Amino acid sequence: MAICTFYTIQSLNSISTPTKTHLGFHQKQLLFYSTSKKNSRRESTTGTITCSAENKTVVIGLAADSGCGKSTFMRRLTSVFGGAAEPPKGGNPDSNTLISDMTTVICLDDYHSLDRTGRKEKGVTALDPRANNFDLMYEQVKALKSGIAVEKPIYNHVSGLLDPPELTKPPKILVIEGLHPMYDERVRDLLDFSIYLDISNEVKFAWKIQRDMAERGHSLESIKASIEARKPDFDAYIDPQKQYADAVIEVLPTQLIPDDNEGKVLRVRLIMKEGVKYFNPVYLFDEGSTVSWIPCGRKLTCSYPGIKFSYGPDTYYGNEVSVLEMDGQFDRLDELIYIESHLSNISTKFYGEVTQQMLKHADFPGSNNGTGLFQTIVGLKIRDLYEQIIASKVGGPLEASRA
Ligand SMILES: Nc1ncnc2c1ncn2[C@@H]1O[C@H](COP(=O)(O)OP(=O)(O)OP(=O)(O)O)[C@@H](O)[C@H]1O
Ligand SMILES: O=C(CO)[C@H](O)[C@H](O)COP(=O)(O)O
Repeated sequence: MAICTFYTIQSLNSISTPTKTHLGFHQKQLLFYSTSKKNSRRESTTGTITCSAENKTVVIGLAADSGCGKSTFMRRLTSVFGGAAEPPKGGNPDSNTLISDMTTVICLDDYHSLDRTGRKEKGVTALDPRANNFDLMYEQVKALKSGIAVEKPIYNHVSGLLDPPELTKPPKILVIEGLHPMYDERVRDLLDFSIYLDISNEVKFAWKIQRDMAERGHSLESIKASIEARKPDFDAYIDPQKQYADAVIEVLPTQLIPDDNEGKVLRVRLIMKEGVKYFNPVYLFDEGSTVSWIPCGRKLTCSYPGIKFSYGPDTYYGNEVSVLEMDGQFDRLDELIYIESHLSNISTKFYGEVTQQMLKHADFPGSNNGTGLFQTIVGLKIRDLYEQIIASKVGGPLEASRA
């Protein structure tokens, strides 16, 4: 006998106490309904969910400040699973959700409880927990993880207003990306794997200038002012989440050019927690050893300032970790196969898959350095984690709730 837990979603802001039901293995469908209050009009949705081990939603958290490469990472991740990620068909054109065959990426900005005017009036930033509804975030992520569709709010980045909600169905893989996926302990506990993109201030500044000045017409002063205004809340509420992440991609200025302040050549560190279920850290040459490797020479073309890899064990916020580091940038992406062939535990399905993914998205930011390389590898590790979780459930007892 299998146990499924399901919820009656009564309104945007409340969910009923979970009801437990016992299902035989042959009986896989549950009736669910949700009602939500929209514009003072009560609406209801009915439907069925499939409550089976194979259809379990795996939940991934991706945390980073705004403009730190979350969208780029998501594009790499969804590409690993195949198929293009698109906004919900026929829905709000300003929806922040991206759906592909295997994945749904939801943006946690949708859980802002204060709109742009509200934040201004109260004098709080979007990074402040008081501007976000963590109760609803928890209830809805929990429901989706249990295989139940929800009416998720939408924060409209164009108007700065909270738009009517959109129906979000449970996918195979749910990615919650944004400022606070690991801030609330209840939400954190729902994550099967978590990633933090840790972009140093110097690099963040360089990327912001590139995007907001070149592409959005902002002035240098306004970019500086916006970074400074966010910094206290970033330090208080966003940055501390990295201690909980299973993998951190840290992006720093290069050490290969003395006193570099251009921020173009990057030193990127992939910090991988040891002992995480279904996740075996990547290693270079020899697992657990400390290795320094300059691969430039006959097999890899390197112009100034060259490329340096390092690998070894370390501790990070009191946890044992393995760290793989790449400083410098590739001249020729097709030669990446040489680097790939020296890395182990990269969870590829065939020889050269990392290189193939990188070549496929050569135009994405970071494809010539460790940001693109490590994002691609983490994408492959997530595919592997997903497949292991599903494999572990098949044939086992049916459990729809992991609360
Ligand atoms: N790996 C990278 N190397 C160089 N520049 C990058 C990299 N990743 C992102 N950028 C720069 O940062 C900008 C923002 O990237 P992206 O849209 O992926 O971030 P985001 O976190 O999703 O941003 P937002 O939350 O503001 O939508 C890009 O337009 C690009 O200029
Ligand atoms: O940090 C952010 C996104 O990650 C935004 O600043 C936040 O969502 C507020 O949005 P807006 O800039 O539209 O007022």
